[in-house]
Amino acid sequence: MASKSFWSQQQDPDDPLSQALQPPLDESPEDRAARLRQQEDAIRVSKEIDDDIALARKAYERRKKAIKILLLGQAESGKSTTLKNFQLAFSPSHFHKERAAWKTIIQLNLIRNIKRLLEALQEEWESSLQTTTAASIAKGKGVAGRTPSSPGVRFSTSKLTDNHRRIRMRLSALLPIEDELMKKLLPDGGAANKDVCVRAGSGWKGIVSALSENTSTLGPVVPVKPLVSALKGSSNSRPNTADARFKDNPTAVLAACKDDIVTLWEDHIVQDVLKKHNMRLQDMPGFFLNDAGRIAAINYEATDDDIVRARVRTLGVEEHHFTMESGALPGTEWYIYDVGGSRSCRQHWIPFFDDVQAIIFLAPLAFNLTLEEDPKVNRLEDSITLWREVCSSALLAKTTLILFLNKMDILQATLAAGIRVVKYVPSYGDQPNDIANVTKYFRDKFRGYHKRLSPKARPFYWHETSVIDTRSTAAILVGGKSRVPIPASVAVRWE
Ligand SMILES: Nc1nc2c(ncn2[C@@H]2O[C@H](COP(=O)(O)OP(=O)(O)OP(=O)(O)O)[C@@H](O)[C@H]2O)c(=O)[nH]1
Ligand SMILES: [Mg+2]
Repeated sequence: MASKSFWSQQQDPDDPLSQALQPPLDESPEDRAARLRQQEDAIRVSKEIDDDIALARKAYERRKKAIKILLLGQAESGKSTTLKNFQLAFSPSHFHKERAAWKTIIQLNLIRNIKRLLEALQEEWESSLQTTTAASIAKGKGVAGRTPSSPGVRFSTSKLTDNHRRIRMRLSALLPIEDELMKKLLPDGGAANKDVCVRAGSGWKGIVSALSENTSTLGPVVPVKPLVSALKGSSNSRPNTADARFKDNPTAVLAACKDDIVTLWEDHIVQDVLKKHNMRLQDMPGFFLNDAGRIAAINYEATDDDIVRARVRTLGVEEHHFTMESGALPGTEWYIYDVGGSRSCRQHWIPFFDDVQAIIFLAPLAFNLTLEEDPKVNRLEDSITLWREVCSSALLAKTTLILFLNKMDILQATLAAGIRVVKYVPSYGDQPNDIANVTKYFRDKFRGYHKRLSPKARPFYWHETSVIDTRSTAAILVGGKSRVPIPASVAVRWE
């Protein structure tokens, strides 16, 4: 049966509301025109509201049918890296659309690496300062290659030379650029953090893409040569690259500094200083110094591998929505929730617990490391505590839990360096300190908690992996048989 519209219902002459809405008998033509206009506006607004409700209902239905996965784990466990692997494997066009944004992040990562390097040099100069005495002059001690002239003069005993000092001075031109970019990414402060940070929902990819596009359109006209000479010429004062032409343009300034960056990083005296200060920059998240010659080039484009390795600390919870282009279930809609893993972020996880089919829990077997936010807490112990909470949560009783024992490459390197598990985990005892035994030991611990603490029996899915390796991760994501209610089996092994 056709239903009457709201406005036609008002035409019933016996209805008191209709009577109240009737125009006055002496209505002037102007009043009538105004009344009709008001009616039209009201109909338009009502239609807009109906359309919005229909859209929201459609989005709700779509989301209900979509595959929803939550990535959990402590900070630096590899959640965002796993997300990038999902996008690369199943939604490459979405992944590639974000290339420009990632370029700026990788440049920022490189600048952070350089900042750490410069800090190490500064520490070396400061820790090797001595004051001359008449005796030291007699022995000819002083700055490398020079002899102090009179008692009471402070000098460095370090092997670092004046040339290192000059390079450091020139490279300090990169620091204001980093400050500017970080202010744009995180206006309420983030420069103090070790990593590049972004706040979920802040639209940071849009912000950095726009920056990257602006700077690449500037590409051909950016006066890199004058900038290089400006940098080379300034030996004692900080170069003026905070100049408006350059402050938003990491590409130009990095290109101008490229030779200095490569020279400094490859210098054996600098490497000795890093060793002496126990600084392994190569273990830092977002380490790109080995690729500085390529990344600091004026025509640099981020590769897939660079993007996967780039480090951005997640603050809050980011929802990523995409349609699977290839893989087991093409055309399906996916929602992946990527959370910040540091302790202060964990209270934001709970609202997402009742809406996801599967959780991928990332746990690097970092038995010898401590949390950045609380250096008293062992990372692996923290992961196990978190895993126990997730397993025992009543809200997650029906959720499939998939454990990724991640960063196996780092575990391999740690064991190869002779670091013994028993020193950090006494219960490991005198079992062999090799990858197979160590992995089995910890995997059994995770499995035991899963079995004992799950509110209802459920299968245990796990992978030993290095999600930084896109090929092997794609094999995990795409290759398996589906035995769980999520596509393409992100969980191929079970018990
Ligand atoms: N060597 C190695 N590095 C990895 C692996 N997985 C991730 N990483 C690196 O570890 C760092 C942290 O990874 P993310 O994916 O950003 O960690 P996250 O869990 O999202 O961290 P938060 O956002 O702080 O919670 C990045 O620099 C990654 O490149 C791995 O399997 N091996
Ligand atoms: Mg993250």
